[in-house]
Amino acid sequence: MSINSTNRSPAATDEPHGSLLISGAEVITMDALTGSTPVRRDIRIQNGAIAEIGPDLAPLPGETVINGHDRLVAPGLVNAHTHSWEALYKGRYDNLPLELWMLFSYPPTGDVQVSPEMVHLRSQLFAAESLKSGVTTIVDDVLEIPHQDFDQLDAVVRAYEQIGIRANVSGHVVNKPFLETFPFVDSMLEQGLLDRVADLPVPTTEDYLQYSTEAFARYSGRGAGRISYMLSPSAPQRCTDDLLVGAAELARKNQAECHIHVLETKTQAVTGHEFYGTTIVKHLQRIGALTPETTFAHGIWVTDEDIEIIADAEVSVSHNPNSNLKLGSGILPWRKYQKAGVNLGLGTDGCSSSDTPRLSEVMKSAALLHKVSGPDFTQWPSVQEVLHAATLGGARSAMLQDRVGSLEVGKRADLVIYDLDTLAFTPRNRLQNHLVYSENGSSIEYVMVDGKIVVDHGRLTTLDETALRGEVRARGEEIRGWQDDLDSLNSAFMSGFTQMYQQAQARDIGFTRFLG
Ligand SMILES: Nc1nc2[nH]cnc2c(=O)[nH]1
Repeated sequence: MSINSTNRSPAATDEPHGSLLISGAEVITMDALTGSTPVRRDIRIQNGAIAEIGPDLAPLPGETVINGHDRLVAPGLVNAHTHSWEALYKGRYDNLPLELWMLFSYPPTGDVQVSPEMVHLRSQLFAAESLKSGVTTIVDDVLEIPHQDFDQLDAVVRAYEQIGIRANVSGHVVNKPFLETFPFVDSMLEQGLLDRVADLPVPTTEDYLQYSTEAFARYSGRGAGRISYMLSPSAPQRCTDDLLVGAAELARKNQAECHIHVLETKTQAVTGHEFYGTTIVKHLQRIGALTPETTFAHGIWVTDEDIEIIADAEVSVSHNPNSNLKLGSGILPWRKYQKAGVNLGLGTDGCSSSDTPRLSEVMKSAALLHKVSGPDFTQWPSVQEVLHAATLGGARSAMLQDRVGSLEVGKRADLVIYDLDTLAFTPRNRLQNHLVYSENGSSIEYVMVDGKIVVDHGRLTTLDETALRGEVRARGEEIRGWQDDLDSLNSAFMSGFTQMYQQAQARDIGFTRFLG
């Protein structure tokens, strides 16, 4: 497709300064009226926002026009849960359940020394593949930070500002000693297996809240408003209650997301009963840590009562089916959440547990996976539900619902233009179904964030992808070197953690989630 300009030559990064019209395209708006059903529309973009949508908008003098014939326009995808930290771990691990996989991806020995330069590179790599696959917003629960300086988060934010992606970035925190975050560690303690990590310092609640207060001032609004800071207590069992409550309060005060891993595995469900004598969700409710700003990442091993609590508290849940499958975590109860009215987003999780930031793969998995949870096909996920989760649902959970997630006047122009003259869209049946089940990124022609074209015919406009790939490759040995060192350090924990995992699996907690 060509971009035509009435008066001037088009530039790949047209808008946000001028006025741009996408004319005569099929549009999935995800608004309350037409939802995921395509409608023929023109879209006018001015100052990075959607200024008008209508069936028949006349071009303005000097306006750049994108001819939307044979094109589908849809909201940019929102990756509601990921960790750019893992971008360099793509293709590295397989066949490890979460508790064992985490020993390698998040080494408890605390020996990770990644330079800000490497963090910058890794963030570029992650954002580049996200944008090229139609993901315009990422909720990036970045990394474990020492809560002392901002060097690493600065490097992440610089990368995102430059490449032009929208992002929530977090300071991820664990503030309980490693040994106290798991059940069944007695035999490991006796064997002295955990001596190495017993004395590792953890930040205090005050450290984290102070760090986060500064981070709000430092990052929110950066990248012309595309960057937001969010709170991220790692998981209830890994944090003290006062930190969980303090983080929820600070998120509320700043109208920011509070992002927590909750009940991803059976081990964690068992941990809840061991630590709190009740479910983790009920515990969070009891201490007052559940608010509409809260997003649970995963939320698989929940009881029916937990789901009611989540719905009443207006907590969102980010569903990460590909990561959950790869780590053997279980299957989220999709229909139960939907029936309770819980807002669902979709996430890839990190590249160590799902190997790609492409949310389109997750959409397809979500649409397919829950069909095996029961024979009643009227309860299976609809394409509308899946597309909602991948756009507006994710935007709501990221506290960005006023800005992105649907194509409506006043929202930021974060959108993807798909070429319909491709194999994935041939023959043209229901375009929204093609988008979920057939399209794999190969039909993407343009990706816009804030009205700026960041991907133009498969090419990033804001970064030299060839140079980026070259640099990552050139540093491959260095990267694999420190990863190998960490792997050998952390493999010492394998037998103890395998025992702990097996003990948790053997517990009867009254339900299973391996089939949703
Ligand atoms: N999947 C997953 N990834 C993580 N990254 C940091 N913590 C976690 C976790 O609990 N689960």
